[in-house]
Amino acid sequence: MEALIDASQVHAWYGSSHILHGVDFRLGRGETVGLLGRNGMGKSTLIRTLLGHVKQRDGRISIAGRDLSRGKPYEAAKAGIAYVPEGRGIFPNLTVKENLVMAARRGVDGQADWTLERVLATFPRLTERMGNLGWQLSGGEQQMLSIGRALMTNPSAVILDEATEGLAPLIVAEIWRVIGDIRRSGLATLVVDRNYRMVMANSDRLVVMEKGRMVLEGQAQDLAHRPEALSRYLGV
Ligand SMILES: Nc1ncnc2c1ncn2[C@@H]1O[C@H](COP(=O)(O)OP(=O)(O)OP(=O)(O)O)[C@@H](O)[C@H]1O
Repeated sequence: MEALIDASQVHAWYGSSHILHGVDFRLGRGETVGLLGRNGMGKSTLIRTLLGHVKQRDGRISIAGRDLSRGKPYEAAKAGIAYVPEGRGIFPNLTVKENLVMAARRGVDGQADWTLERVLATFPRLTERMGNLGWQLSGGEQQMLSIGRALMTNPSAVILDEATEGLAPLIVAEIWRVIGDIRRSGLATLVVDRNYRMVMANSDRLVVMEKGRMVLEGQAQDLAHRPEALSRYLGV
């Protein structure tokens, strides 16, 4: 089956620092992939490179069948990839409703499954905060709004980079519940999170990075039975 994201031999640099060293990465349609690795191993850089945010790069990147090796972030978005970056990305001076409505569009194939109603049903907390401005929300609510905005674009895939970082346990549980809902809805998902157990429980496949290279890859179920492999790279 054609992959949504198909990348091979990806290199990336920040100035003279060579960060990614020939990474191969694939995200299938409807597949959930967990991207693991200790701090600073290149997970965010890989995501940002695949989506065209890191300009100093090399290798082949194809998204939904289009060659975006030299693509720009808006082209990745247009190809159906919604990105929820670390540290969110909402409009602080717009209300919750405005933030959601302005993100709304049809998907690449004209799909409009994620309506305002459905997003609000997914995040009951946002319904209660509809008239509040972005900056008035708690960190957890801002994260939910950020994910809600991604869903409003009716994407083919959602990329979540540390979506639960720094949030209270109850909110973290709520976000994992939503990640599960997104997965069951058939959207492809790429998840980066420090909690490898939750990543493992909510992914089809795991890939592990170390120092800018892919060092381990396998079905989540299989790797769950090989804790020594994960502990070697994650230090857990
Ligand atoms: N804008 C930048 N300029 C220069 N170096 C950077 C920049 N962003 C990241 N780096 C470096 O690139 C390497 C990979 O960082 P990256 O953020 O991709 O790692 P990560 O696996 O996502 O880890 P974390 O969970 O800490 O974000 C690190 O050595 C980091 O210091």
